Order: sequence, then C-alpha cells, then structure tokens
Amino acid sequence: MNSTLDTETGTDDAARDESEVVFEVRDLEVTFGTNRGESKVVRDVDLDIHRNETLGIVGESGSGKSMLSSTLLNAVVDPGETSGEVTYYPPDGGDPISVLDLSESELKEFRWEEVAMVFQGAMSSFNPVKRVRGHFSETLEDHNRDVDAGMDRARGILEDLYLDPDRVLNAYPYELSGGMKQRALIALGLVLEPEVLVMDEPTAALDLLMQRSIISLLRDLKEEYDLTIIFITHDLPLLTKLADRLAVMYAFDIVEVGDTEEILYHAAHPYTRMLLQATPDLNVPVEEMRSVEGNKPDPVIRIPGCSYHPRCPMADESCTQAEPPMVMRSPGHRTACFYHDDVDEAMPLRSDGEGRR
Ligand SMILES: Nc1ncnc2c1ncn2[C@@H]1O[C@H](COP(=O)(O)OP(=O)(O)OP(=O)(O)O)[C@@H](O)[C@H]1O
Repeated sequence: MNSTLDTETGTDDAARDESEVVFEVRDLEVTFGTNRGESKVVRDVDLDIHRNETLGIVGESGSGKSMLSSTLLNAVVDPGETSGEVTYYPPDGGDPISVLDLSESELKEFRWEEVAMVFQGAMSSFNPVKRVRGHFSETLEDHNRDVDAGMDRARGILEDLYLDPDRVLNAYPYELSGGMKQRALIALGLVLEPEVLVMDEPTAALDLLMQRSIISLLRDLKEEYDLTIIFITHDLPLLTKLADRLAVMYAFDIVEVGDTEEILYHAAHPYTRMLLQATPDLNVPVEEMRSVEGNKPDPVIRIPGCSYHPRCPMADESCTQAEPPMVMRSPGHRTACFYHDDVDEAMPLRSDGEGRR
C-alpha cells in the first residue's frame, strides 16, 4: 500500500488508508500467444478501487475493459497469461489476498463470496432447463450456505429489484423478459453477500428505459448492501448517471482516471475529450453517438511512444518517441499525456456543461 504520493505508478491514494481500498492493481498485464505474435490485451495497468465506490471503466470496444475486469477474479480465459499484482483487501482489516496466487478452490470461494460478476447477456448465464429457484439453491449449496436462510435473502433482494419473488423463482429463464432476467441475475450475484459486484455491460441488451431503471436500482442496491461496484461499458452517458469515478481505457491501458464530475468538466487526456465530444449530449442514447475516428489499436502491435498519437489531434514528434507517464492533474485525477496542460486550449469542452449529467 502506498503511504506517500507514488510518483512511479502515479497512483494518488496517499490520503487513503487500507480500509478504503478494496483492490490494488499493479503492473498488470494480460498476454495471449497468437500466430501473429504476442498479443498484449492489458498493458501495465495500475489502479486502486475504493471501498463502496462505483467505478466506471469506459473505452471503445476492444480496449481491454473485460480483460482488466476478469483479472480482478483471476478469471482470464485460457490461454491468456496474467502477470503483475491484484491485491484484494477484505473488509474489517482481514489479511490482504493476492488474487493471482489463489488456488482453484480458494478462487471458487473468492469469486462468489467476496466478488461477484454479472456479465452482459443474462440470457446465456442461466441454464435454460432449470427454474430460477434452482440456480439460487445450487449456488447456496455449492458454497455450503443454509439454503432456507439464503432463499429468504434471495426473496428480499428480488423484492428490492421490484420483482415478484415467487413468480421469478418458479419461472424458467425463457419465461422472463430480458430486464427481469438481468435483475434476477443481479440478485443471484448478491445472494452470497459479496463485497464487490463487477458488472460487464450488464445492460447492453436492454432497451433504454430498462437500462435507466437498472441503473437507478443499482444506486439503491449499492447503499443497501454496502457494495463496491465496478461497471464496465462503452456507454459513457449511462456511466455518468451511476459512477463516482471513471477510469478511461485506451489501447489496453488506463489513460485517465478521476472523479466523474472532474472528468466530465476537466478531462485532461485528448482521448477522453474525444469520447466526450463524440457524446455531445449525455442524455442521448448511445446509438446516436458518433464514433471516435481512426483505426482501433491492435494488441499485437506496440505503437512507439504514446499509443494514442496516431489518432490524436494534438500529437507531435515527442509523442511518437516516448510513452507519457501517468501524472497527477489534481488530487485523485491522473492522466497520461505530455500535453495535458494544453488540452483546454487545443480541445475545449463545451463550457456550459449542458447535457452533461
Ligand atoms: N480469448 C481471447 N484470445 C485472444 N485475444 C482476445 C480474447 N478475447 C478478447 N481478446 C482481445 O483482447 C482485446 C481486449 O478485449 P476486451 O474484450 O477486454 O475488450 P473490451 O474493451 O471489453 O471490448 P467490448 O466493449 O467489445 O467488450 C481485444 O483486442 C480482443 O480482440
């Protein structure tokens, strides 16, 4: 744990003690061997995730968000290789856990009881021939929990999610609408009372109204169950309604991190500004967003210097030669751009803030 400002990694959690950090990620990399060469899909990521926050991880498709989030559960798919450190700090001062060193049996416990994950496409996460009740009871049994007490808790969570517990528990997955299934899956994720909920595009398949309603339910759930939520999406407008902090990913690394308001009004990385400009009104549906121009990065090709320079309107010679380090813009706000001091002039954000938040 850093006790002073860490200029090497650029983390800024000097003011926080261990009780306020849930995950500490250092020098994290995920690599796949491919027939084109080594594919680095997470590159040298450093990140602290704070207890009881909602952290939004945003970036275009293929930027490494899912890979990063799966390292938090040591769940990168084979044959991916994960290196670096992912340290989990249990509540109440329990011993830190080095997630990448857990055995299979330790991981099984860790994944449901400490950290639960809700993936996109709830449809494929349920066994179609098993009633919803069976999914809950099996999860409780697998983890040696009292099934009656657990089912009572499940009913309470389903009610908190505005679902009729008996109807949902007795249903087969195909009998529920997409929004109901997604909420049932969130309830299943919470039934073992985890500390952290990792949600990877959990609302992607839902209509706008249902997305918004799930976001508002998540805000309530977070308070009621003292959760830390990590929410992954390429839908920046949606994220601004939910996240306390944002981490912006570009080319398999985090290029900017800070409080949501700070990022919305004072984004310091040109890529974040491009994302915000591609979203002129954060109240419009994501389908109406313009996409960021230029080719997406290829994880097999290491671009020299700043990986954003081929698409960056501010890039000059120096950006092609050295990789910009993460630097502190203001307390809690870090960015990796040589020209973060010039970004206001070069790429002004709309000053009225209209449409934001
Ligand atoms: N099983 C795999 N083997 C090798 N490379 C993979 C595998 N799965 C994903 N990748 C690559 O890893 C990179 C990061 O993918 P990842 O799914 O983490 O991106 P993402 O930002 O979550 O995208 P999306 O928003 O589309 O889910 C991409 O280049 C992708 O092609």
